[in-house]
Amino acid sequence: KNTDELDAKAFLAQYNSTAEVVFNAYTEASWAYNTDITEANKETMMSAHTLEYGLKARQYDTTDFQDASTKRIIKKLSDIERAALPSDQLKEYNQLLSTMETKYSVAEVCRENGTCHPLDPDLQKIMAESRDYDELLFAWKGWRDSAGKILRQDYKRYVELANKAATLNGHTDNGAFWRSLYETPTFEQDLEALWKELEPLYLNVHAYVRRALYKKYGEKHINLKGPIPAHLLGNMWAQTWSGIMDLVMPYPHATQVDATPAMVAQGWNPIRMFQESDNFFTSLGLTPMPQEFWNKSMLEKPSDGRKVVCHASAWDFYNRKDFRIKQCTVVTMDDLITVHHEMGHVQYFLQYKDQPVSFRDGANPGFHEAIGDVLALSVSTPKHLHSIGLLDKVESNHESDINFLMSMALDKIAFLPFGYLMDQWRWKVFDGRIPSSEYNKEWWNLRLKYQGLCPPVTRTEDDFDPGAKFHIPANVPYVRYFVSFVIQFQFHKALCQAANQVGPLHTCDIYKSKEAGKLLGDVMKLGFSKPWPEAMTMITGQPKMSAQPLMEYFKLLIDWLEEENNKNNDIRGWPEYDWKPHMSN
Ligand SMILES: O=C(CCC(O)(O)[C@H](Cc1ccccc1)NC(=O)c1ccccc1)N[C@@H](Cc1c[nH]c2ccccc12)C(=O)O
Ligand SMILES: [Zn+2]
Repeated sequence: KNTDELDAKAFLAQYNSTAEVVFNAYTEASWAYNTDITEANKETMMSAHTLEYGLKARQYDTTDFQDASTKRIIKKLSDIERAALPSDQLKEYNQLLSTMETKYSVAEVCRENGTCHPLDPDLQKIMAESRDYDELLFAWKGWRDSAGKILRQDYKRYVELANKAATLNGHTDNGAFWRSLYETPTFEQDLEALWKELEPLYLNVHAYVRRALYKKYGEKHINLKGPIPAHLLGNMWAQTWSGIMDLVMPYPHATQVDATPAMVAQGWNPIRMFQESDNFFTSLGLTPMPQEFWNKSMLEKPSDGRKVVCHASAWDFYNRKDFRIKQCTVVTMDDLITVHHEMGHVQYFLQYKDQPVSFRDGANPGFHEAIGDVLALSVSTPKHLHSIGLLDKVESNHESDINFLMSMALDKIAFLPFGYLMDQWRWKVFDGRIPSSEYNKEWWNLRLKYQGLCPPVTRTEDDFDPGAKFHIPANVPYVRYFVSFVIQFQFHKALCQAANQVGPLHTCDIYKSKEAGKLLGDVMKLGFSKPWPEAMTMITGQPKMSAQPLMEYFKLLIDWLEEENNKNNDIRGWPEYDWKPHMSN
């Protein structure tokens, strides 16, 4: 083993300069593929570079090295991920990934009259806006037949190859590799503890929403002591529920919280939405989007018939000046939030662009997901929406507070069990606790256990419902969003204090606070150069994930829901767990 630290530093300097060139070429090829899905699959020359430098990195014994960064980069390079596979299996693996992503991205649902609907924007619009039980079922079942079912065999083989790559890098399975990115030995216990703290909040929201759906769809479709049919929550995966706010709103006569009508009435378009977000970031003293971003991004679904991967994503081209977003943006409040989410990723790219390539990443994957959402917490306040002309009047009384907090809870609290169960399922698939013969049964067991949902029609192992959610065929881990939905409230609380905002946390708007911007910017500049508890301490003064700020944010609503559900004699949970909804057809 080579213990010469100077030699290691020279090696890393060579890696860094070659990496920028190779990563840029790879990312250009990926972008070309994602913005024009042709049969050709992506270049894989990246793996040759990873293999060459990864094997060299493994030759160093960094035990006595003085420079922490050198040690950290050598350690990260030594995990060569898929490049560890024999070349024929690497080719098969990359082919599987692009096949699964293509199948998902081009899938559509056709009616008897021949009209076919893609997920974006058609099916998403139906799931959010339709109040017709059978129309919702058409979209829900149709999507799983068209996008999920067909992926099962590809997925089974992908699991085998992903696990082989993980074991070749010293992990027990691919789930263990994914968890290792958090560098936290107690990671799974920490997540379970957070979930146990937050579960009572979810049970109260679930009970209240079930009552509202009972009023709308009646006892034929809703059992007040049972799980909720999964197609009635206003979203294709029932992961966020703000789509049914109109059915749930506690005080219909108090202020509205949805900015969509105003956005449409005022002729907002996607560019305007991104400019608004850019304006918020620069108001904090953070970096404006470079001209290249505006020139090269894809901010709308192309109208020239090109097939694209519509699921939103942010792109770093590793040349310190080319950063893009690809999003099939529609003019809704929901997408204005997603715009901020994606812009958060690009702001992170901009802040860490002068780090070595190996450190151009989030402190942990949850950090990268949280940045944009933190700003969106300020943007979503009625006060801020009013200040940008998207809400005509703002009242600050108990009823409007409860309405606002309910709209936030339908996204942020409703999401928690979904954010948690997605990788519970995948970790068990990777470690063999879920064999392919039970993929769908175990998926619905977890959907029942954590979300209190049931399928509206019978499911079998001919189906592959997990495949109908982008991140599964796209090989994108998901627990990062659960982490993000917890830590974004910690960050929000810390930034509100830095901005000298007084009053309750849910009314805080950090707009124009240079102090808040500096605090967030300094953490983003670190990238992956320091273990994430150090970054967490920089922002919040302590190193741990904590549910306390989220619970502080929702305090008013939690108390109100507790009282309201008791008044209605509603039980929390779904003891009649094997109830099945009435099936007309
Ligand atoms: O998937 C996303 C947004 C897409 C993304 O920005 O997270 C994107 C996912 C992706 C990763 C890898 C390849 C392709 C897509 N992540 C990034 O673009 C990204 C870029 C750089 C670093 C890290 C992530 N959100 C999740 C979780 C979510 C639901 N509703 C939300 C509202 C606000 C924020 C997140 C969500 C979802 O839609 O289920
Ligand atoms: Zn993201």
